[in-house]
Amino acid sequence: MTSPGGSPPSPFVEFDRESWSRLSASTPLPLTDADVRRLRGLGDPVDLAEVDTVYRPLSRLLGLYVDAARRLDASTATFLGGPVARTPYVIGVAGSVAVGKSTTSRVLRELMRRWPGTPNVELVTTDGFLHPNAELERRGILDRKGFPESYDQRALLRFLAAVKAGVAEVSAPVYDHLTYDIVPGASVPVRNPDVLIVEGLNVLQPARTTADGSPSLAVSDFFDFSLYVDARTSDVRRWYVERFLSLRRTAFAEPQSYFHRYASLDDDAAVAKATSIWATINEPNLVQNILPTRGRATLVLTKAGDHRMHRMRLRKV
Ligand SMILES: Nc1ncnc2c1ncn2[C@@H]1O[C@H](COP(=O)(O)OP(=O)(O)O)[C@@H](O)[C@H]1O
Ligand SMILES: CC(C)(COP(=O)(O)O)[C@@H](O)C(=O)NCCC(=O)O
Repeated sequence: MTSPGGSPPSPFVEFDRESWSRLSASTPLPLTDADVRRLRGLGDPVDLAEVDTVYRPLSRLLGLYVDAARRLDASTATFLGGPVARTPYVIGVAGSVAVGKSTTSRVLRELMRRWPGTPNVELVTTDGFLHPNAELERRGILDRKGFPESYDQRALLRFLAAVKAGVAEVSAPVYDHLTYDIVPGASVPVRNPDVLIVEGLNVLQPARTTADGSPSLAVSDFFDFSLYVDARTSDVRRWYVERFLSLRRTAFAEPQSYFHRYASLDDDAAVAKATSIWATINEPNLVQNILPTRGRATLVLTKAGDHRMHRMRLRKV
């Protein structure tokens, strides 16, 4: 079927920055400039104006979705004649390495925490579910960190199934960007929050097939809402390289940093190294695995070259 203009009908309704911003003009903004500075990721210039224009309507929209889900739970419980099952509302946040998923997730968490009733909002990143470096090496895929096969998908699915079952405390393993590896024995507890944000490159991957060829579950089967943070590949490459240059002076300078050997590189050599890691790992992963999942998100937020969101596409159903 095509629309009168000739292009296929889109399942998304699209907004530019101004029309999106007008959606929640009357909702007060509960964050201060200092709060936003604290939530900012390295290289992400998000400020109070951006939170006001983009995140305030988003928080309001998510509030409507969460309320509607709670009402549906209550009606279903009445229908089934049992108690209302209260399980976390799960929001997935997907997008490339260095696109700013962490900042988006942290800002959202802070806004949602300030909703009426001060809900408990937790955030988990999927890097904790990467196989440890030793296992990636054993499989010969250390240079494919972040690709779907580098994750312990079964563990991630088990974790989400337990969260969605309403288990009182579920724990997630922990990844350390400094040592570039899983922290042995470490875990973070997730105690049946009202909302759980699950952030990661591959959270919108379709289900994998099991050894006998049957499809398993997909991570997104446990999502109530999903967000894809989008930007031009050339912009994300630039952000990745700029972040690498800044990390050289901070994280890489730490002796225990996996990238410590890059701390002493001059600008040209550091740009060459970052560009090479981007071109051999992160861009192929973006093009082959992450970008193709964009159309599965409930909401796609598109950034311009200065990190400001300028286009929002929301699923009609
Ligand atoms: N090599 C590194 N050393 C220290 N911190 C890092 C390194 N690489 C990424 N980070 C930090 O890890 C977080 C997640 O980064 P990433 O997975 O690229 O997602 P995004 O940029 O979309 O939030 C960011 O806060 C980033 O600054
Ligand atoms: C740890 C990551 C795979 C991100 O994982 P996520 O939390 O998105 O599951 C990524 O930041 C990473 O380290 N990629 C490997 C290539 C690189 O060093 O940039």
